[in-house]
Amino acid sequence: MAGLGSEKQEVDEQPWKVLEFYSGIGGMRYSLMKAGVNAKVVEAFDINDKANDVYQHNFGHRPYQGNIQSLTAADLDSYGAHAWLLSPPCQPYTRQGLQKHSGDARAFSFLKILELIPHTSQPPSMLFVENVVGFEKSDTHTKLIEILEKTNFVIQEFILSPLQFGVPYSRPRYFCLAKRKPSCFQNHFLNNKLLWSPIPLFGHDDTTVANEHDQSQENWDRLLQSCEPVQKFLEFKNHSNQSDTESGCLDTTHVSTEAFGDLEKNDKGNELVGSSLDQYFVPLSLIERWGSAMDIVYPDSKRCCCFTKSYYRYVKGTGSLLATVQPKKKGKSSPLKEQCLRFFTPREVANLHSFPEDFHFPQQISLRQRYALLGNSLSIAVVAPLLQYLFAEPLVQQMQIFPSNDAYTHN
Ligand SMILES: C[S@@+](CC[C@H](N)C(=O)[O-])C[C@H]1O[C@@H](n2cnc3c(N)ncnc32)[C@H](O)[C@@H]1O
Repeated sequence: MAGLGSEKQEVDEQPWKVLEFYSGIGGMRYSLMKAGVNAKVVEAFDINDKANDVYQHNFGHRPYQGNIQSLTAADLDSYGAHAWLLSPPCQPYTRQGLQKHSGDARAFSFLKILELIPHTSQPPSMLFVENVVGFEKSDTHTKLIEILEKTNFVIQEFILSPLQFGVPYSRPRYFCLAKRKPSCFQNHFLNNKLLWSPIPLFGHDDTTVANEHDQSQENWDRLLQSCEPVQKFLEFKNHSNQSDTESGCLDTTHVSTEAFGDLEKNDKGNELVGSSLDQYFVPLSLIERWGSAMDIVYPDSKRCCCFTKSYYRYVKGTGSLLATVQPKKKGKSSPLKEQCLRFFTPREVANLHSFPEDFHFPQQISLRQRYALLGNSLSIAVVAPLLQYLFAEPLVQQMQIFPSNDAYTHN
Protein backbone atom coordinates (compact mmCIF):
# COMPACT_ATOMS: atom_id res chain seq x y z
CA MET A 1 0.00 0.00 0.00
CA ALA A 2 1.33 3.42 -0.83
CA GLY A 3 1.15 6.05 1.90
CA LEU A 4 -2.27 6.11 3.55
CA GLY A 5 -2.74 9.74 2.52
CA SER A 6 -2.48 9.06 -1.19
CA GLU A 7 -4.80 6.05 -1.07
CA LYS A 8 -7.39 8.00 0.94
CA GLN A 9 -7.27 10.75 -1.65
CA GLU A 10 -7.75 8.26 -4.48
CA VAL A 11 -10.68 6.49 -2.82
CA ASP A 12 -12.30 9.75 -1.75
CA GLU A 13 -12.54 10.82 -5.36
CA GLN A 14 -15.05 8.06 -6.03
CA PRO A 15 -18.42 9.81 -6.30
CA TRP A 16 -21.37 8.77 -4.16
CA LYS A 17 -23.80 6.77 -6.28
CA VAL A 18 -27.27 8.26 -6.15
CA LEU A 19 -30.75 7.10 -7.25
CA GLU A 20 -33.23 9.90 -8.02
CA PHE A 21 -36.81 8.64 -7.66
CA TYR A 22 -39.71 10.75 -9.05
CA SER A 23 -37.10 12.78 -10.93
CA GLY A 24 -39.50 15.16 -12.74
CA ILE A 25 -37.47 17.94 -14.33
CA GLY A 26 -34.43 17.19 -12.19
CA GLY A 27 -34.75 19.52 -9.20
CA MET A 28 -32.94 17.01 -6.96
CA ARG A 29 -30.11 16.57 -9.43
CA TYR A 30 -29.65 20.33 -9.77
CA SER A 31 -29.67 20.62 -5.97
CA LEU A 32 -26.97 17.96 -5.72
CA MET A 33 -24.88 19.90 -8.24
CA LYS A 34 -25.48 23.18 -6.39
CA ALA A 35 -24.50 21.50 -3.12
CA GLY A 36 -21.11 20.65 -4.63
CA VAL A 37 -21.46 17.05 -3.47
CA ASN A 38 -19.19 14.59 -5.28
CA ALA A 39 -22.09 12.43 -6.48
CA LYS A 40 -23.23 10.70 -9.63
CA VAL A 41 -26.89 10.05 -10.39
CA VAL A 42 -26.68 6.43 -11.53
CA GLU A 43 -30.38 6.32 -12.44
CA ALA A 44 -33.45 8.53 -12.35
CA PHE A 45 -37.03 7.24 -12.43
CA ASP A 46 -40.22 8.96 -13.59
CA ILE A 47 -43.39 7.80 -15.27
CA ASN A 48 -44.14 11.11 -17.04
CA ASP A 49 -42.78 11.32 -20.59
CA LYS A 50 -42.93 15.14 -20.72
CA ALA A 51 -40.90 15.40 -17.51
CA ASN A 52 -38.45 12.89 -18.97
CA ASP A 53 -38.16 14.96 -22.19
CA VAL A 54 -37.13 17.96 -20.10
CA TYR A 55 -34.74 15.92 -17.96
CA GLN A 56 -33.10 14.42 -21.04
CA HIS A 57 -32.85 17.84 -22.73
CA ASN A 58 -30.89 19.21 -19.78
CA PHE A 59 -28.85 16.25 -18.56
CA GLY A 60 -28.41 14.18 -21.73
CA HIS A 61 -29.85 11.10 -20.00
CA ARG A 62 -33.43 9.86 -20.23
CA PRO A 63 -34.76 8.61 -16.89
CA TYR A 64 -36.09 5.07 -16.60
CA GLN A 65 -39.66 5.57 -17.74
CA GLY A 66 -41.92 3.30 -15.77
CA ASN A 67 -43.86 2.82 -12.58
CA ILE A 68 -41.59 2.91 -9.53
CA GLN A 69 -44.05 0.50 -7.96
CA SER A 70 -42.81 -2.29 -10.23
CA LEU A 71 -39.16 -2.07 -9.08
CA THR A 72 -37.84 -5.02 -7.08
CA ALA A 73 -35.18 -5.24 -4.37
CA ALA A 74 -32.89 -6.96 -6.92
CA ASP A 75 -33.39 -4.04 -9.36
CA LEU A 76 -32.39 -1.60 -6.66
CA ASP A 77 -29.41 -3.67 -5.53
CA SER A 78 -28.12 -3.73 -9.10
CA TYR A 79 -27.32 0.00 -8.92
CA GLY A 80 -25.22 -0.32 -5.76
CA ALA A 81 -26.38 3.18 -4.76
CA HIS A 82 -25.27 4.91 -1.58
CA ALA A 83 -28.10 7.45 -1.51
CA TRP A 84 -31.76 7.49 -2.51
CA LEU A 85 -33.44 10.85 -3.17
CA LEU A 86 -37.24 10.76 -3.30
CA SER A 87 -39.87 13.42 -4.02
CA PRO A 88 -43.05 11.34 -4.28
CA PRO A 89 -46.43 12.78 -5.34
CA CYS A 90 -47.83 15.10 -2.71
CA GLN A 91 -51.55 15.02 -3.61
CA PRO A 92 -52.34 12.35 -0.97
CA TYR A 93 -51.27 14.82 1.73
CA THR A 94 -52.33 18.27 0.46
CA ARG A 95 -55.15 20.26 2.01
CA GLN A 96 -56.80 20.50 -1.41
CA GLY A 97 -56.63 16.71 -1.85
CA LEU A 98 -58.86 14.19 -0.12
CA GLN A 99 -56.09 13.46 2.42
CA LYS A 100 -56.44 9.74 1.97
CA HIS A 101 -52.73 9.41 2.84
CA SER A 102 -51.49 5.85 2.38
CA GLY A 103 -54.95 4.86 1.07
CA ASP A 104 -54.44 7.08 -1.98
CA ALA A 105 -53.20 5.12 -5.01
CA ARG A 106 -50.59 7.84 -5.64
CA ALA A 107 -48.91 6.89 -2.34
CA PHE A 108 -48.52 3.20 -3.24
CA SER A 109 -45.24 3.39 -5.14
CA PHE A 110 -43.55 5.28 -2.30
CA LEU A 111 -44.78 2.78 0.30
CA LYS A 112 -43.59 -0.05 -1.93
CA ILE A 113 -40.06 1.43 -2.22
CA LEU A 114 -39.89 1.88 1.55
CA GLU A 115 -40.98 -1.70 2.09
CA LEU A 116 -38.19 -2.89 -0.18
CA ILE A 117 -35.44 -1.38 1.99
CA PRO A 118 -35.20 -4.35 4.43
CA HIS A 119 -35.14 -6.74 1.47
CA THR A 120 -32.19 -5.16 -0.32
CA SER A 121 -28.82 -6.76 0.28
CA GLN A 122 -27.21 -3.31 0.05
CA PRO A 123 -29.57 -0.72 1.57
CA PRO A 124 -28.67 2.92 0.96
CA SER A 125 -26.49 4.73 3.51
CA MET A 126 -28.45 7.94 3.03
CA LEU A 127 -32.04 8.77 2.22
CA PHE A 128 -33.73 12.09 1.47
CA VAL A 129 -37.48 12.64 1.16
CA GLU A 130 -39.29 15.82 0.12
CA ASN A 131 -43.03 16.40 0.45
CA VAL A 132 -45.70 18.93 1.36
CA VAL A 133 -46.33 20.21 4.86
CA GLY A 134 -48.95 17.85 6.26
CA PHE A 135 -47.02 14.75 5.22
CA GLU A 136 -45.46 14.70 8.69
CA LYS A 137 -48.93 14.01 10.15
CA SER A 138 -49.82 11.22 7.70
CA ASP A 139 -49.80 7.47 8.22
CA THR A 140 -47.31 7.25 5.32
CA HIS A 141 -44.93 9.30 7.51
CA THR A 142 -45.50 6.89 10.42
CA LYS A 143 -44.62 4.02 8.09
CA LEU A 144 -41.52 5.85 6.77
CA ILE A 145 -40.16 6.42 10.28
CA GLU A 146 -41.01 2.86 11.36
CA ILE A 147 -39.10 1.33 8.44
CA LEU A 148 -36.13 3.68 8.77
CA GLU A 149 -35.77 2.94 12.49
CA LYS A 150 -36.08 -0.80 11.89
CA THR A 151 -33.35 -0.65 9.25
CA ASN A 152 -30.95 1.23 11.49
CA PHE A 153 -31.25 4.81 10.26
CA VAL A 154 -30.90 7.97 12.31
CA ILE A 155 -33.36 10.67 11.27
CA GLN A 156 -33.62 14.45 11.26
CA GLU A 157 -36.62 16.28 9.83
CA PHE A 158 -37.10 19.85 8.65
CA ILE A 159 -39.86 22.15 7.46
CA LEU A 160 -38.26 24.97 5.51
CA SER A 161 -39.21 27.60 2.94
CA PRO A 162 -37.14 29.53 0.34
CA LEU A 163 -37.99 32.68 2.38
CA GLN A 164 -35.47 31.42 4.94
CA PHE A 165 -32.78 31.43 2.24
CA GLY A 166 -33.23 35.00 0.95
CA VAL A 167 -35.62 34.05 -1.88
CA PRO A 168 -38.92 36.01 -1.88
CA TYR A 169 -40.95 32.86 -2.31
CA SER A 170 -43.18 31.08 0.16
CA ARG A 171 -43.05 27.33 -0.46
CA PRO A 172 -42.70 25.58 2.90
CA ARG A 173 -41.92 21.89 2.47
CA TYR A 174 -41.27 18.87 4.66
CA PHE A 175 -37.89 17.09 4.42
CA CYS A 176 -36.71 13.84 5.96
CA LEU A 177 -32.95 13.25 6.12
CA ALA A 178 -31.78 9.79 7.18
CA LYS A 179 -28.34 8.20 7.61
CA ARG A 180 -27.73 4.52 8.27
CA LYS A 181 -25.58 3.74 11.32
CA PRO A 182 -22.66 3.99 11.84
CA SER A 183 -23.09 7.10 9.68
CA CYS A 184 -24.29 10.06 11.70
CA PHE A 185 -25.22 13.73 11.43
CA GLN A 186 -22.97 16.55 12.46
CA ASN A 187 -25.55 17.70 15.05
CA HIS A 188 -26.52 14.37 16.53
CA PHE A 189 -28.52 16.09 19.32
CA LEU A 190 -31.05 16.98 16.62
CA ASN A 191 -31.80 13.32 15.86
CA ASN A 192 -35.51 12.50 15.87
CA LYS A 193 -36.44 16.17 15.88
CA LEU A 194 -38.56 18.19 13.47
CA LEU A 195 -36.77 21.50 12.87
CA TRP A 196 -38.20 24.71 11.48
CA SER A 197 -34.89 26.52 11.24
CA PRO A 198 -32.06 26.20 8.68
CA ILE A 199 -29.45 27.17 11.30
CA PRO A 200 -28.07 23.60 11.80
CA LEU A 201 -27.32 23.43 8.06
CA PHE A 202 -24.77 26.18 8.38
CA GLY A 203 -22.57 24.42 10.89
CA HIS A 204 -24.01 25.98 14.05
CA ASP A 205 -24.42 23.61 16.94
CA ASP A 206 -26.90 25.74 18.84
CA THR A 207 -29.10 23.36 20.83
CA THR A 208 -31.89 25.95 21.17
CA VAL A 209 -32.85 25.70 17.47
CA ALA A 210 -34.33 22.30 18.18
CA ASN A 211 -37.33 23.97 19.75
CA GLU A 212 -37.38 27.11 17.67
CA HIS A 213 -40.57 27.61 15.72
CA ASP A 214 -41.05 31.33 15.91
CA GLN A 215 -44.17 32.25 13.96
CA SER A 216 -44.36 35.75 15.42
CA GLN A 217 -45.02 38.74 13.18
CA GLU A 218 -41.61 40.21 14.06
CA ASN A 219 -39.86 37.07 12.97
CA TRP A 220 -41.71 37.02 9.64
CA ASP A 221 -41.03 40.72 9.07
CA ARG A 222 -37.32 40.15 9.76
CA LEU A 223 -37.28 37.18 7.39
CA LEU A 224 -39.01 39.06 4.59
CA GLN A 225 -36.71 42.05 4.95
CA SER A 226 -33.71 39.78 4.42
CA CYS A 227 -35.12 38.56 1.08
CA GLU A 228 -34.24 39.93 -2.34
CA PRO A 229 -37.08 41.82 -4.11
CA VAL A 230 -39.18 39.92 -6.66
CA GLN A 231 -37.73 42.24 -9.33
CA LYS A 232 -34.41 40.35 -9.24
CA PHE A 233 -36.14 37.19 -10.47
CA LEU A 234 -37.94 38.73 -13.47
CA GLU A 235 -36.98 38.26 -17.09
CA PHE A 236 -39.29 41.08 -18.24
CA LYS A 237 -38.72 44.10 -16.06
CA ASN A 238 -40.61 46.75 -18.00
CA HIS A 239 -42.93 47.89 -15.23
CA SER A 240 -43.77 51.53 -14.71
CA ASN A 241 -45.14 53.81 -12.05
CA GLN A 242 -48.74 54.84 -12.42
CA SER A 243 -49.15 58.44 -13.58
CA ASP A 244 -51.59 60.83 -11.92
CA THR A 245 -53.93 60.97 -14.87
CA GLU A 246 -54.16 57.56 -16.44
CA SER A 247 -52.69 54.14 -15.77
CA GLY A 248 -49.43 53.40 -17.55
CA CYS A 249 -51.10 50.25 -18.79
CA LEU A 250 -51.93 49.83 -22.42
CA ASP A 251 -55.20 48.28 -23.42
CA THR A 252 -54.55 44.97 -21.66
CA THR A 253 -58.01 43.64 -22.38
CA HIS A 254 -57.18 43.83 -25.99
CA VAL A 255 -53.62 42.52 -25.61
CA SER A 256 -54.51 39.60 -23.41
CA THR A 257 -57.61 38.28 -25.12
CA GLU A 258 -55.84 38.48 -28.42
CA ALA A 259 -52.76 36.84 -27.07
CA PHE A 260 -54.73 34.06 -25.43
CA GLY A 261 -56.76 33.47 -28.56
CA ASP A 262 -53.86 33.57 -30.93
CA LEU A 263 -51.33 31.25 -29.34
CA GLU A 264 -49.73 29.22 -32.04
CA LYS A 265 -50.48 25.48 -31.74
CA ASN A 266 -48.27 22.53 -32.52
CA ASP A 267 -49.54 19.46 -34.39
CA LYS A 268 -50.88 17.97 -31.12
CA GLY A 269 -52.90 21.10 -30.41
CA ASN A 270 -50.60 22.32 -27.62
CA GLU A 271 -49.85 26.00 -27.68
CA LEU A 272 -46.28 26.83 -28.57
CA VAL A 273 -44.36 29.19 -26.36
CA GLY A 274 -43.43 32.47 -28.00
CA SER A 275 -41.03 35.05 -26.66
CA SER A 276 -43.67 37.78 -26.41
CA LEU A 277 -44.83 39.05 -23.04
CA ASP A 278 -48.38 39.40 -24.37
CA GLN A 279 -49.26 35.80 -23.71
CA TYR A 280 -48.77 36.32 -19.96
CA PHE A 281 -51.20 39.19 -19.35
CA VAL A 282 -54.30 38.28 -17.35
CA PRO A 283 -57.53 38.80 -19.33
CA LEU A 284 -59.81 41.49 -17.97
CA SER A 285 -62.66 38.99 -17.66
CA LEU A 286 -60.61 36.96 -15.15
CA ILE A 287 -59.65 40.08 -13.21
CA GLU A 288 -63.30 41.11 -12.96
CA ARG A 289 -64.39 37.66 -11.85
CA TRP A 290 -61.54 36.61 -9.56
CA GLY A 291 -59.74 39.86 -8.69
CA SER A 292 -60.60 39.73 -4.99
CA ALA A 293 -59.19 36.19 -4.67
CA MET A 294 -55.93 36.85 -6.53
CA ASP A 295 -52.59 37.14 -4.80
CA ILE A 296 -50.96 40.19 -6.34
CA VAL A 297 -47.33 41.13 -5.91
CA TYR A 298 -45.19 44.05 -7.10
CA PRO A 299 -41.62 44.18 -8.38
CA ASP A 300 -40.46 45.48 -4.99
CA SER A 301 -42.39 42.82 -3.01
CA LYS A 302 -40.39 40.48 -0.78
CA ARG A 303 -42.71 37.50 -1.01
CA CYS A 304 -44.82 35.64 -3.51
CA CYS A 305 -47.04 32.60 -3.11
CA CYS A 306 -46.29 29.01 -4.00
CA PHE A 307 -46.75 28.22 -7.71
CA THR A 308 -48.74 25.03 -8.14
CA LYS A 309 -49.02 22.82 -11.18
CA SER A 310 -52.32 24.54 -12.09
CA TYR A 311 -50.79 28.00 -12.40
CA TYR A 312 -51.86 29.71 -15.65
CA ARG A 313 -54.87 27.39 -15.92
CA TYR A 314 -56.49 28.96 -12.86
CA VAL A 315 -55.80 32.26 -11.14
CA LYS A 316 -57.15 31.52 -7.66
CA GLY A 317 -54.80 29.87 -5.18
CA THR A 318 -52.28 28.68 -7.76
CA GLY A 319 -49.56 31.32 -7.34
CA SER A 320 -49.03 35.07 -7.39
CA LEU A 321 -49.73 37.46 -10.24
CA LEU A 322 -47.42 40.35 -10.96
CA ALA A 323 -48.65 43.95 -11.19
CA THR A 324 -46.52 45.47 -13.91
CA VAL A 325 -47.73 48.97 -13.19
CA GLN A 326 -46.96 49.99 -9.65
CA PRO A 327 -49.94 52.02 -8.42
CA LYS A 328 -49.53 54.92 -6.01
CA LYS A 329 -51.40 52.87 -3.47
CA LYS A 330 -50.67 49.14 -3.56
CA GLY A 331 -53.29 46.45 -3.20
CA LYS A 332 -56.88 46.04 -4.11
CA SER A 333 -57.85 49.59 -3.15
CA SER A 334 -56.30 50.64 -6.46
CA PRO A 335 -58.26 49.38 -9.51
CA LEU A 336 -56.75 46.04 -10.49
CA LYS A 337 -57.45 46.43 -14.16
CA GLU A 338 -55.10 49.40 -14.20
CA GLN A 339 -52.23 47.43 -12.71
CA CYS A 340 -51.51 45.39 -15.86
CA LEU A 341 -51.55 42.04 -14.10
CA ARG A 342 -49.56 39.25 -15.67
CA PHE A 343 -48.54 35.71 -14.88
CA PHE A 344 -44.94 35.08 -13.95
CA THR A 345 -43.30 33.43 -16.97
CA PRO A 346 -42.02 29.84 -16.67
CA ARG A 347 -38.45 31.20 -16.63
CA GLU A 348 -39.38 33.48 -13.73
CA VAL A 349 -40.96 30.58 -11.82
CA ALA A 350 -37.78 28.59 -12.49
CA ASN A 351 -35.77 31.54 -11.14
CA LEU A 352 -37.86 31.58 -7.96
CA HIS A 353 -37.22 27.83 -7.69
CA SER A 354 -33.50 28.77 -8.01
CA PHE A 355 -33.00 26.68 -11.17
CA PRO A 356 -29.74 27.54 -12.95
CA GLU A 357 -29.70 29.80 -16.00
CA ASP A 358 -28.72 26.93 -18.27
CA PHE A 359 -31.94 25.05 -17.47
CA HIS A 360 -34.20 25.08 -20.53
CA PHE A 361 -37.41 23.50 -21.76
CA PRO A 362 -37.35 21.77 -25.12
CA GLN A 363 -39.44 23.62 -27.70
CA GLN A 364 -42.21 20.99 -27.85
CA ILE A 365 -43.19 21.44 -24.18
CA SER A 366 -46.26 23.71 -24.11
CA LEU A 367 -46.72 26.63 -21.76
CA ARG A 368 -49.21 24.77 -19.57
CA GLN A 369 -46.93 21.75 -19.38
CA ARG A 370 -44.03 23.98 -18.33
CA TYR A 371 -46.03 25.45 -15.48
CA ALA A 372 -47.27 22.00 -14.45
CA LEU A 373 -43.76 20.55 -14.36
CA LEU A 374 -42.37 23.54 -12.47
CA GLY A 375 -45.27 23.45 -10.01
CA ASN A 376 -44.38 19.85 -9.20
CA SER A 377 -40.70 20.63 -8.73
CA LEU A 378 -38.78 21.98 -5.77
CA SER A 379 -36.68 24.85 -4.45
CA ILE A 380 -33.01 24.28 -5.13
CA ALA A 381 -32.16 27.10 -2.69
CA VAL A 382 -33.64 24.92 0.09
CA VAL A 383 -32.73 21.41 -1.05
CA ALA A 384 -29.05 22.11 -1.89
CA PRO A 385 -28.00 23.03 1.69
CA LEU A 386 -30.06 20.11 3.05
CA LEU A 387 -28.19 17.71 0.75
CA GLN A 388 -24.87 19.27 1.69
CA TYR A 389 -25.73 18.62 5.33
CA LEU A 390 -26.87 15.06 4.59
CA PHE A 391 -23.73 14.11 2.66
CA ALA A 392 -21.29 15.80 5.08
CA GLU A 393 -19.22 13.29 6.98
CA PRO A 394 -18.51 14.45 10.51
CA LEU A 395 -15.05 13.56 11.79
CA VAL A 396 -16.57 11.51 14.59
CA GLN A 397 -18.36 9.36 12.01
CA GLN A 398 -15.12 8.60 10.18
CA MET A 399 -13.55 7.65 13.51
CA GLN A 400 -16.44 5.33 14.30
CA ILE A 401 -16.24 3.61 10.95
CA PHE A 402 -12.48 3.39 10.87
CA PRO A 403 -11.26 3.32 14.47
CA SER A 404 -7.90 1.95 13.36
CA ASN A 405 -7.44 4.78 10.86
CA ASP A 406 -8.13 2.58 7.83
CA ALA A 407 -8.52 4.33 4.51
CA TYR A 408 -12.01 5.64 4.01
CA THR A 409 -14.15 4.29 1.21
CA HIS A 410 -17.76 4.79 0.19
CA ASN A 411 -18.16 1.10 -0.59
C1 LIG B 1 -43.65 15.86 -6.82
S1 LIG B 1 -43.11 15.46 -8.42
C2 LIG B 1 -41.35 15.45 -8.21
C3 LIG B 1 -40.69 16.41 -9.11
C4 LIG B 1 -39.18 16.49 -9.10
N1 LIG B 1 -38.59 16.50 -7.79
C5 LIG B 1 -38.72 17.71 -9.89
O1 LIG B 1 -37.78 18.36 -9.48
O2 LIG B 1 -39.33 18.02 -10.90
C6 LIG B 1 -43.52 13.75 -8.52
C7 LIG B 1 -43.04 13.09 -9.81
O3 LIG B 1 -43.24 11.68 -9.66
C8 LIG B 1 -43.70 11.12 -10.86
N2 LIG B 1 -44.44 9.90 -10.46
C9 LIG B 1 -45.58 9.84 -9.73
N3 LIG B 1 -45.92 8.55 -9.48
C10 LIG B 1 -44.95 7.78 -10.08
C11 LIG B 1 -44.75 6.39 -10.16
N4 LIG B 1 -45.61 5.52 -9.58
N5 LIG B 1 -43.69 5.94 -10.84
C12 LIG B 1 -42.81 6.81 -11.43
N6 LIG B 1 -42.95 8.15 -11.36
C13 LIG B 1 -44.02 8.63 -10.69
C14 LIG B 1 -44.54 12.21 -11.50
O4 LIG B 1 -44.57 12.04 -12.91
C15 LIG B 1 -43.79 13.47 -11.07
O5 LIG B 1 -42.86 13.87 -12.05
